Amino acid sequence: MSESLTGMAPTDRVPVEVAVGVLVERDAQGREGRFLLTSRPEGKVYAGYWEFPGGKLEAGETVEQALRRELQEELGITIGAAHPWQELVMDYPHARVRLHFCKVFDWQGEFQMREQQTMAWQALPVEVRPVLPGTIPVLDWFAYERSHTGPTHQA
Ligand SMILES: Nc1nc2c([nH]c(=O)n2[C@@H]2O[C@H](COP(=O)(O)OP(=O)(O)OP(=O)(O)O)[C@@H](O)[C@H]2O)c(=O)[nH]1
Repeated sequence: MSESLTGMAPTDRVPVEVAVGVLVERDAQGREGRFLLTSRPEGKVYAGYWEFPGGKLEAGETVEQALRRELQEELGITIGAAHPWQELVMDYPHARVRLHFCKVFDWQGEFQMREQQTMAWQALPVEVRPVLPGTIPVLDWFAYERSHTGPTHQA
């Protein structure tokens, strides 16, 4: 919506807080490997785009609580500790969101696609496409951590 209709510049919008889980496999030496992406379900904005699983905080929830609930609801897994990693504010036409990315190394339970989404364990460069705009910076952070050069995903 344009500024004249809302009376607010895009950057004045109060961000919606979103907890995002970056599930990462680790080997016996603790080295990080593949990470989990899920596709956004039909009926949501950006349906079919690949992202890290998560969702909006409900009233009174911490990021970790919201993440635990969302991953239970969406994927049927129970996560262990959520390690705060990065934060990012994204301005979309539909919303301004503050994404709280947490790494998760431990979880229990079988993965169930409870929202008819699809999941894929990925490495760099990511093979699934398209990826959500808010996912691209995360791939850059992984590239930095892993000394990966070249593209991180397909345009
Ligand atoms: N889950 C998730 N959301 C992201 C990522 N990157 C990103 O920009 N977003 C944005 O953050 C917001 C999360 O909302 P959502 O629709 O997934 O959350 P939700 O499950 O609580 O939605 P609901 O309102 O349908 O219940 C969306 O605007 C989405 O576009 C990401 O990597 N993971």
